[in-house]
Amino acid sequence: MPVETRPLTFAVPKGRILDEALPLMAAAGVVPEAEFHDKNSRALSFACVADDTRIIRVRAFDVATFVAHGAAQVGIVGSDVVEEFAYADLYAPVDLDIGHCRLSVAEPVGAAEREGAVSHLRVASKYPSLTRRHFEGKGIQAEVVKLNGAMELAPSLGLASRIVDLVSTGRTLKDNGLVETSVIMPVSARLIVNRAALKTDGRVAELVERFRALAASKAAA
Ligand SMILES: Nc1ncnc2c1ncn2[C@@H]1O[C@H](COP(=O)(O)OP(=O)(O)OP(=O)(O)O)[C@@H](O)[C@H]1O
Ligand SMILES: O=P(O)(O)OC[C@H]1O[C@H](OP(=O)(O)OP(=O)(O)O)[C@H](O)[C@@H]1O
Repeated sequence: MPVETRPLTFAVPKGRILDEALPLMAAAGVVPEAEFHDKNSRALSFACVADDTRIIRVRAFDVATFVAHGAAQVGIVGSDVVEEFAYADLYAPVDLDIGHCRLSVAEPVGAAEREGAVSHLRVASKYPSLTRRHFEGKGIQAEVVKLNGAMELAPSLGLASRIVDLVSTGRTLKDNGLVETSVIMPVSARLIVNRAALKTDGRVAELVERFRALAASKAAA
């Protein structure tokens, strides 16, 4: 079957990026059917109003995995996820200027002063690769304890002495007695595409152009 007779699959994360992504997707012509907004529905794949596109709603890290493997051709995900995986088959051509936050290192107040110079640290994070790379650059070997959430608990419970996590307002760190000590990278949401699909399916290139134009007009406003 020629690629353009198959539905185009667009992957979106199910959590906080979604509210900001949906208006942009609508402006680009990607509008899910009403079932998408039905809180009682357990469906994970949704038809779109106008065309042969379907939307799948998955966890943020899985958006990158679906697109990198070509199971979805297009997606929206944070640059934190794009950088953590560094999939060769995944291309992130458009910064959507939504989902802004930063990936940072944090520690209990006064930890670095108490410890002095160290060559090894135990760090709790959802981002093992970015964490190791960051500390390697400082000549420190990071032993990463992989957690999927609530990283902020790790230092007080002795699981790790540092955390690497997303920070937006800084409230979560503050409320858990932690201070941000360095920013690893600023984060925003990206349109991502599968490289092979971009070459073989004209609908993917068309969507990239639409999102690119939307981002440019937002930047010019
Ligand atoms: N304050 C913030 N905290 C966490 N993520 C944020 C924040 N602000 C923006 N983001 C972005 O939102 C993404 C998480 O997206 P979202 O919450 O939609 O995913 P999810 O599928 O619910 O995640 P999870 O797999 O953790 O359940 C992050 O990867 C990041 O790019
Ligand atoms: O700086 P703040 O504005 O406080 O935001 C940062 C918090 O938000 C994220 O967690 P989220 O709420 O997405 O829950 P999670 O633990 O499931 O990732 C992140 O992991 C931090 O815990």
